Amino acid sequence: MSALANHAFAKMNGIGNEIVVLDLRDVKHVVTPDEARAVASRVPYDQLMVLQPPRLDGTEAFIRIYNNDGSESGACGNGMRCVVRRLFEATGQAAATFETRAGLLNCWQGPAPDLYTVDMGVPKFAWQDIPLAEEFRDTRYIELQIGPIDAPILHSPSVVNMGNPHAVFWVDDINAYDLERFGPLLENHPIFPERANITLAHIVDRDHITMRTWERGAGLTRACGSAACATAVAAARLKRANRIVQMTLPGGELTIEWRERDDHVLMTGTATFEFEGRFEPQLFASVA
Ligand SMILES: N[C@H](CCC[C@H](N)C(=O)O)C(=O)O
Repeated sequence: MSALANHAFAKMNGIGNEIVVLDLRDVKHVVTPDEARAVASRVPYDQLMVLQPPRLDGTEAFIRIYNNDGSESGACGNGMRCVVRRLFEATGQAAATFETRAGLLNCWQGPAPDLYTVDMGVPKFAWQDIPLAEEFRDTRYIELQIGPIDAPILHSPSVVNMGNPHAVFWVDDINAYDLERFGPLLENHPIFPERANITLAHIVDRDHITMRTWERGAGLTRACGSAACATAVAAARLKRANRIVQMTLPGGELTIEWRERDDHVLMTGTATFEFEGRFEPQLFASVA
């Protein structure tokens, strides 16, 4: 029987990014892609955040992050705020450190009781680190376009690795494009050997950016925290925005600071608890 049978989970969201938090610190089990997809069929989510027993002193847990197609990601900013809220409410802590595939993440209570801040680490810009399939010296804009060659619909994205790969297309109107149609084409474009999260962003002014994202492995979401970080950083690199910006996503607001002193990206926003449940054993009857 699957270790997930009868196990408790929490359904949460991070400004509309649908998150399931599964605390497996009591069980030695690594969720398989099949199990992750079975969970998505029971509780639809964008990301499944699994807490595994800590591997390093001083950390609360090793976090594995699954997209609803069963693939794994190195980062999920909105999901981290959900994990953090759950931990802080259970223990009364106001700060914690977690380990993910992308490294250590420090998290703390934000400037108001309902706000949580995640230190998403240092962004990477080298083409090999995004990763891209071919060399680009300057990743502030790369040569990539869709649509007719002489009248491209979307072109010249900025690319950033925030623990996961992101491409950001700068547009005047983020709602003027059929992201559901272009998203999968760009996510799976051969230039991105590990696929990519695809964002449309509009710089309103130096302190404010609006955006929406087609997520690798999850599709259209109401919010993607790591994409908000990637977008804020990319806009600052282009000298088109300040290092502290307000981000408006379809599901809500995030504040992103690309900290001057060490280039760490701090993401602050809310996290919402919805309900708790337990997985029926038959959910995993036919999965590997
Ligand atoms: N929603 C997440 C990001 C998920 C990224 C995932 N789709 C991938 O990189 O495969 C966030 O708030 O950062």
